[in-house]
Amino acid sequence: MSSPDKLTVGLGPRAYDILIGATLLESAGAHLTAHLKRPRAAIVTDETVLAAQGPRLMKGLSAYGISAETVALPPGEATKSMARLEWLLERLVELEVDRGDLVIAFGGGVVGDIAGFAAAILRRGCRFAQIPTSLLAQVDSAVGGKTGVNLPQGKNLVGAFHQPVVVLADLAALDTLPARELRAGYAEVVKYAALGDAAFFAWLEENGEALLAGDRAARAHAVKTACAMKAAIVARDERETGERALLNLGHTFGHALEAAVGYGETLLHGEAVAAGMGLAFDYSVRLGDCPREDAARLKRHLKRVGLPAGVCDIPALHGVAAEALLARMRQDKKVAAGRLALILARGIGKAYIAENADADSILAFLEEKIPA
Ligand SMILES: NC(=O)c1ccc[n+]([C@@H]2O[C@H](COP(=O)([O-])OP(=O)(O)OC[C@H]3O[C@@H](n4cnc5c(N)ncnc54)[C@H](O)[C@@H]3O)[C@@H](O)[C@H]2O)c1
Ligand SMILES: O=C(O)C(=O)C[C@@H](O)[C@H](O)[C@H](O)COP(=O)(O)O
Ligand SMILES: [Zn+2]
Repeated sequence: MSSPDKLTVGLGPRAYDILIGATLLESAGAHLTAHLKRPRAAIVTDETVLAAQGPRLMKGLSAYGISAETVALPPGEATKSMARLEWLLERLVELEVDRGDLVIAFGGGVVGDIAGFAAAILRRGCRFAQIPTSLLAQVDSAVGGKTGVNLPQGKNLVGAFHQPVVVLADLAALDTLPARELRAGYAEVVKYAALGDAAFFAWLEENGEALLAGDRAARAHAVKTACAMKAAIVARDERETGERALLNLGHTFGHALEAAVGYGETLLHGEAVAAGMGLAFDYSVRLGDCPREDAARLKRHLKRVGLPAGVCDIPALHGVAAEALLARMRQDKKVAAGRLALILARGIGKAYIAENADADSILAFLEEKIPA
C-alpha cells in the first residue's frame, strides 16, 4: 500500500494537511486520531455517499477504536438551505457534539459546505475534517474553508470562513461517482488551468478524457495540481480580499445561472461554472482583452468532454431575461459599494480581477448570448 501524497495549506496556527491517496477511507482513523479528544466522531454525509462509501469509512474508523454517529442528509444542492442547516444543527446537538469533538464532512461539496458551516456556528465553533468523495470536492471545495448555504436569491449567501483540521481525499471513492457528477467536478479542474496554468490546460486537453474514463493516475495528478494551486492562493489570501477572487472564474455568471434554474438536477454547480467560464472568456474577448482563439479553445475543450460552454448549451435557460440574470449577478459576494466585479481572462492561464465592471455592457452581452 503506497503512502498518500501530502500538501499543506500554510495558514500559520490554522495550517492543515491535504492527504491524497487511494486507501484513505480504510486508514482514516490513523489520520484523524491526532485531532480527536475522545475516540468518537460525528459524521455528516448524504444518503447516497453513505450507501456507496460509508462501509469503507466505518471500517477505517472502527479499526482504530473510533466510534461514529452518523447524520445523513438528502443528496443534492437543495440540501444547502437554511432549513436543512437548522435541522442538522439540532441533530448534532442531540448527539451531544461538543467543542472538543470533531465533525467529519463526508461527501461532495454540498455536504462539505453545510457541515463545515454547521461546525463553524455550533456552540460558536467546533473543529471539522473534510473527507471529500466527489471530484469537485477533492479538487476544490474541501480545501480553503469557504462554508455556507444558499438563499433563494443566490448561492452561498450565508456562510463563514472556517478551515478544516485535515482533508483526506480518497481517489478510490471516485469509482462510484456517477459520470455526470464527475464531469461537473471536472469543470472546476478546468477552472484551475484556465485561471492560472496554461501548461496544465494543455495537459487536460491530452488527458482529460482518460481522467473522466477512470484513469487513476490522471485523477491523482489533477487533484494534486488543483489542490496545490488552491492551497497556495488560500495561504496568501484566506478571506478573499484579493487574489483568491480568481478562484471565482466562471462563478459570477455561473451562480446566476444556477440560481435562475433553482437549485437541483437541472444544472449542477460544475455545469454552471463551465458555462460561466465560457461566458467570462467571451466577454473578455468582447472587451478586447483576450485573443478570440483562447476563448474558442476553452469552449472546445469543455464541449468535447460534454460540458456546457455557454447559455446556448443549457436549454432550460433559453429565453431567460438578461435583466434577471444581471439582477442575480448583483447579489454576488464580490460586489463592493454596489459595483460589480468579474473574473476575466487575458488568455488561457491568465485570469484577472475586473473591478467596477460595466453593468450596461454586461447586460448587452447577455442579451446577445441568451437564445430565445
Ligand atoms: N466551499 C468551496 O470552496 C466550494 C468550491 C466549489 C463548489 N462548492 C459547492 O459544492 C457543491 C457542489 O459539490 P459536488 O459537485 O460535490 O455536489 P454534491 O455534494 O451534490 O455531490 C454530487 C452528487 O454525487 C453524490 N456523490 C458524492 N460522492 C459520491 C461517491 N463517491 N459515490 C457516489 N455518489 C457520490 C452525492 O450524493 C450527490 O448526489 C455546490 O454547492 C458548490 O457551491 C463549494
Ligand atoms: O474557494 C474559493 O474561493 C472559490 O471561489 C471556489 C469556488 O469554486 C466555490 O464554488 C465557492 O464556493 C464560490 O464562492 P463564493 O464566494 O462565490 O460563494
Ligand atoms: Zn465552484
